[in-house]
Amino acid sequence: MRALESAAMASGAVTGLELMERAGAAVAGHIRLRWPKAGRATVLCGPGNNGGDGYVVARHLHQAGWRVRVLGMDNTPGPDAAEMKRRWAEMGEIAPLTCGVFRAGASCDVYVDAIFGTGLTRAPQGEIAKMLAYMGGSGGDGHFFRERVVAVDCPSGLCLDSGAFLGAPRQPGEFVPHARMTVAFDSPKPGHLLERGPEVCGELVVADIGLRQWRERYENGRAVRPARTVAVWPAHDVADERANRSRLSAACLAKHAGHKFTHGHALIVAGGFGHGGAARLTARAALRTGAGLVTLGPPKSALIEHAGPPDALMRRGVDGAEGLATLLADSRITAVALGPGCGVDRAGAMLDPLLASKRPCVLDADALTALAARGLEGLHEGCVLTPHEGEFARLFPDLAERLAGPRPPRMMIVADYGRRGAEGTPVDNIAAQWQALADYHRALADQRGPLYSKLDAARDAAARCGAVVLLKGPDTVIAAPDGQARIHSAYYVPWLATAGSGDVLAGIITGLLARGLPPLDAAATGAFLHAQAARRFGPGLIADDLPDQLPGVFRDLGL
Ligand SMILES: NC(=O)C1=CN([C@@H]2O[C@H](COP(=O)(O)OP(=O)(O)OC[C@H]3O[C@@H](n4cnc5c(N)ncnc54)[C@H](O)[C@@H]3O)[C@@H](O)[C@H]2O)[C@@H](O)CC1
Ligand SMILES: [K+]
Repeated sequence: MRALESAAMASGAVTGLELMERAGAAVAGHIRLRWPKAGRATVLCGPGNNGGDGYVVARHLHQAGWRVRVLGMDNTPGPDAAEMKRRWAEMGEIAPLTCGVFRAGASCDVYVDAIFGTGLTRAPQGEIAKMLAYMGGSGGDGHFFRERVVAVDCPSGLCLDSGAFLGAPRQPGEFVPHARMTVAFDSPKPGHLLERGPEVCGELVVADIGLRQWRERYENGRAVRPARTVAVWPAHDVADERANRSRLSAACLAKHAGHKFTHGHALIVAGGFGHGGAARLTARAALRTGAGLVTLGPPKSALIEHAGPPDALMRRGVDGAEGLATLLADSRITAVALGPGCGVDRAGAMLDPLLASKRPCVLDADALTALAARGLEGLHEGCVLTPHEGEFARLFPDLAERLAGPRPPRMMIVADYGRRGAEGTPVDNIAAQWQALADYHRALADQRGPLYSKLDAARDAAARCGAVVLLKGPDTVIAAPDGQARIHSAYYVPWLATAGSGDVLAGIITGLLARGLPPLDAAATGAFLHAQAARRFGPGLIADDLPDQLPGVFRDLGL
């Protein structure tokens, strides 16, 4: 974002002050759309340009007939924010930005949070921390504020690189501000979509502040860009989503004329008796994704278990590593899924021949558990690993640890009996436990931004193992070894979190790999199709429903 703004300003086409005016005007405009009758607003302005936007919002609302109260920092902000502050000061007062002053004011229809935006570098402290906690409900008014807070760029304290709050545990629980609406500028940032972002931002509005042409140049690689870029996909902006869709259908999904082998042959390695369901879900999804042929490969002894529908599915017994090596000698098999319903031992035995064949493949479930025990050697750029959080922690324990941040100590204290020591609880132990708790709180308070994010973790994992890593969750991150990454937010499809849903995702990606999509595109497109299928079905979804939604999803995409 900074690179875009700098490029736009350097071109002479726009000044920083104009961008700030557009940003503040956009926020005021969205407030007036949702609260058409002029009311009462409190605007909280922080020390930087986010605060500068706040002064613009205050001015616009005032001009529209609102009664506006502004609380601001007693600092000298950068030149643009200073100018906006000066313009507001000609219209109204600026009260000190403290919790006491905030609480003493009359209740308002809207509270504009313009304290911190993308420039947050450390955990909020003192009065500002108190005020943010109060807006987050520490005074018992959480619901009141959730209905009325409009956040400029983000609820303050949210790290826009990670979606976590600086100074708070990574899991929900602390009092942090939740907005009814967040107005972001130009593009959603990773923190709007990762971790707690979707939960605390409320309705996310992405306002156009006239940077589009610089963004497009940046995306197309013609302008200066950092080595590692991220695409947020699907974009929130409708026009972008349309562009994404046409890119999807044109580049990826449209089937061209040809015979069945033109569209690839996917092999789904299945497990022994009693484990059939998962692999069949994977196989069905690969078929529905348009792979020309799909073969299910259980051990010969378990073939009978897979005799049911779909009849389009082929079955072939695959016994042990040798069986797989023999089968993969057929170059018409263009992609393999290993893991769903396979069993850890069988998956472990299959890893060597599969990786040696250099075939594009999806490694999921039991294959990931086996991989964690075996080590990452032999993975290559054609592999897509699809771990959930737990599997990721087994594969990359140090990255998962870093991502989790400071962890609260396990506390065993029941009472310290006036420090005499309960039976079996030496006083030393109690003191050590309190010390551990104090250290934990200090570690949180000392956090510096940007925090290590899910995006960082997925990229580091991909670079380390040399394969594409798709880290699952409501905020799925997909990263390639070269640092390219994509975020797919399915926060609004909670019913996707159901047993077997991951097996279907593995099948969709395998189907796309079989059809020849590059691994990063296959994984990202797979995550998109998977969520669209769930969205199309709606609540009550079970994993079995997902593959059969795919034809409708393709039709919706205009294929
Ligand atoms: N750069 C631009 O051209 C534009 C920026 N815009 C706004 O500017 C924002 C970014 O502005 P800034 O980079 O000034 O950053 P912010 O306004 O987010 O805040 C940064 C300021 O707060 C201080 N700070 C950071 N953490 C703190 C903490 N824990 N306690 C106390 N002070 C802390 C920093 O030292 C800095 O002075 C965006 O979020 C957006 O709202 C918009 O006006 C659009 C145009
Ligand atoms: K803010």
